[in-house]
Amino acid sequence: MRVLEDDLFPSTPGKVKIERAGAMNRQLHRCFASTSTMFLWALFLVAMTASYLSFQSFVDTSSKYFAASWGGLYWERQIRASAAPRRPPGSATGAGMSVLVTGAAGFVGTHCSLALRKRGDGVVGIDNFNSYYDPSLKKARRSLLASHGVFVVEGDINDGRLLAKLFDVVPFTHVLHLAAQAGVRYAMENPASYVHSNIAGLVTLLEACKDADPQPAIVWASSSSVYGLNDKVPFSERDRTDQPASLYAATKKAGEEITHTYNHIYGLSITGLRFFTVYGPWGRPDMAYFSFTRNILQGKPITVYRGKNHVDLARDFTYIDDIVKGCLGSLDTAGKSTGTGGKKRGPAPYRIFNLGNTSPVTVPNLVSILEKHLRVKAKKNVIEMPGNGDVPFTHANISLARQQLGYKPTTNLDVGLKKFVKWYLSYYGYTRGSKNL
Ligand SMILES: O=C(O)[C@H]1O[C@H](OP(=O)(O)OP(=O)(O)OC[C@H]2O[C@@H](n3ccc(=O)[nH]c3=O)[C@H](O)[C@@H]2O)[C@H](O)[C@@H](O)[C@@H]1O
Repeated sequence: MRVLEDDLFPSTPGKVKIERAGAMNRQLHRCFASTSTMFLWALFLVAMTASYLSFQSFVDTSSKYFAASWGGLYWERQIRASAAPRRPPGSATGAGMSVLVTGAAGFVGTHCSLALRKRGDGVVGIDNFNSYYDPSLKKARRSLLASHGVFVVEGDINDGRLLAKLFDVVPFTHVLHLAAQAGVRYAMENPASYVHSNIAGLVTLLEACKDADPQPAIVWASSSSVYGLNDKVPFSERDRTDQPASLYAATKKAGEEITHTYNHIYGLSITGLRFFTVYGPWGRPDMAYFSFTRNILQGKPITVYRGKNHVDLARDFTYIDDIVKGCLGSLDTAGKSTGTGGKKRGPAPYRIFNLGNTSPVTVPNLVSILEKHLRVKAKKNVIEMPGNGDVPFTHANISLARQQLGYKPTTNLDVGLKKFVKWYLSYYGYTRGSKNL
């Protein structure tokens, strides 16, 4: 410090005052100069940082926009063509609907889209092709749909801009909302994905529907799991549903309440369908009948859960074709939404139906049927059901659906699994009588 002071203030007496004063002036001047330089530099840095940040956010927003796999005139033309009903004019079944099917590359979504298309309705699908299970199966379903003239948009129901655009391009008469994070036990591994799809995604979709003009009627997939720990059988729509056993069930129950709100405030026509363990060709690999088939064919063991006191678990397994009839019956009988411009103009229908088979089968029985159709014995590990969100049994009362939708399931588990096994063997390239079977 001393050295520095001596350097700055030479010690010659007499000169000191003047020189010191001059030096001080120079010093002050230098100091000011360096402070203002620093200030300018700081200002410059702040300006640079701000412009960098705003550039980044511009890049983010625009990359979202430009990287989007949707939009453009060709895309809109595809959407319009896919949404156009193709029933002959004057047809007994009316003019035909334009249905937006969410989760169209999913199991139930694919079957419903095909059935709608085959009878002449217009269908546009949306699916995010997530990797909850093998996306190549979803892509194969999309190819199947494309070969029947059904276009599936790759996008997420959480994307409000995309949904608004779709409603801009097509005045959909109906929305069949099947996109969801499914699976009961996976909710313990990835709870956020259930909130993302089944709650946030649902609200985004309902917002788009309530803003649309005309508002569509909505039919959507709830779940038998909402009955949770209810032990009054068979499960009727009037039974309590306030004891969910899994987060999955809780999000589906929340969906029933959320849709009720949109029905009440905005006049959206709502039909919620409680599906009971749907199975069949093009099914979901995460479900027991599917993963059991895979393991049995690969010679791997399967885990069979058992309830308390060695009681077998049971499900009201429902074949996909029966579910499709229930979904189409719901679309056909859904009353109109009443709102316009986000305002309710009158009361709109709010309905909930069980879509089950009404004949529960135990899980060991399911395994025996699979063994018969696969002609291979399963290696079974029987363990007590872990506390993973499972319920011991499900059993649907379907009188309401029968009465109001004409719903009448016709396929028992034996026949349904036979069809599933036939599809499985052909899809995964097994040949009967060959070495691999
Ligand atoms: O109907 C429903 O509400 C639900 O049906 C199925 O859920 P779940 O009935 O649990 O169907 P699976 O996962 O195929 O299980 C069927 C039965 O097999 C049992 N299981 C499952 C997996 C396993 O490794 N071992 C086993 O014994 C389960 O405990 C259950 O009793 C679907 O996965 C849900 O998305 C749907 O909402």
